[in-house]
Amino acid sequence: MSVMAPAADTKLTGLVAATFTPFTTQGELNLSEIGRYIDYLKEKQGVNNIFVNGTTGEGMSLSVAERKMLAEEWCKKAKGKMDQVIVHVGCMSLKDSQELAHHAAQIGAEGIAVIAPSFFKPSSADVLKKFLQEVSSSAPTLPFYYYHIPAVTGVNVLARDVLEDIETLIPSFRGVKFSACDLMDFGQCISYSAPHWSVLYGVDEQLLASLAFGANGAVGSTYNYVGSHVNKLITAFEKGDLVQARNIQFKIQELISFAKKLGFDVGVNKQLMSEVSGLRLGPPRLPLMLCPPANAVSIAQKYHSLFPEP
Ligand SMILES: CC(=O)N[C@@H]([C@@H](O)[C@H](O)[C@H](O)CO)[C@@H](O)CC(=O)C(=O)O
Repeated sequence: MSVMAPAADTKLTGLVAATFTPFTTQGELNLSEIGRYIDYLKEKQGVNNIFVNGTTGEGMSLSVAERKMLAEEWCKKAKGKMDQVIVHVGCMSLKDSQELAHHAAQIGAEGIAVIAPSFFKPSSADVLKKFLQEVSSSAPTLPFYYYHIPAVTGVNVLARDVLEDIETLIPSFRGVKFSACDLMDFGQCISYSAPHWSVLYGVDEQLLASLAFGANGAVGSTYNYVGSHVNKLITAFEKGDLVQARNIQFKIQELISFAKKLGFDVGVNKQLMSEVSGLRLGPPRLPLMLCPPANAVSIAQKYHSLFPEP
């Protein structure tokens, strides 16, 4: 495979959909749905950036070979349609992460993101930074993002501590995807960040609070199906119309709190996306499960009542 020229290093802003991974009903990758998926995000949701193989994409449940096939297909189909494709390359094994980082550079991704390894956990922010540095060394020119999601990894270091002097270790460092509720840590990331970094928020149900702190954008699962509404939320916030911004945010909170009572997780979220978009995303991979059909119908009905078609 020929090595592509490094992607243009443009600051990542606005909405980024954390994509679901399409599977066939037999649980194999369904790459044929990716083109339609990109068109759906762009045309129906007004979302122009994607984050692939992350939590929502069940990245940690995929083999390295599958992650490469997916990253390649997302980049290929996004060309000329999406502004940026960020490939999550974090793994338990440093070697696997390095292989995926190198591969992302070869296929023309605009950036890579890395989660903290969570079986053997880094004992401090400095150890975690060393791990991130080793991954980035396999794709040294590719914009690099730290993916902070402590509730999932159990790695409870402050993101702000990870950012300390990070560019001296990782010259390609361009920001953090902050998927946590600690808004003090988030604010400190913003106040420490360099102008060319992107500090992106990842708890969709409280995006508005992060905008007040100065978030440069947001990465999340719900932007797959409420992206067009959240674009309006961001515009309202920018115009100072907090009443309108809250109105949209509260509807998203209502949807998620309703779904959580029925057992909302990545598998159920994927079911909701299939229902809303008409895309054939298939089942999640074990250990995730589909929820009972009646619950899926209730969640979809709730979605349609909160966000009726115009
Ligand atoms: C734990 C989790 O899955 N968090 C989601 C959120 O978008 C989340 O689904 C949403 O806020 C609803 O709770 C994202 O932060 C994850 C994400 O961006 C990813 O898929 O990498």
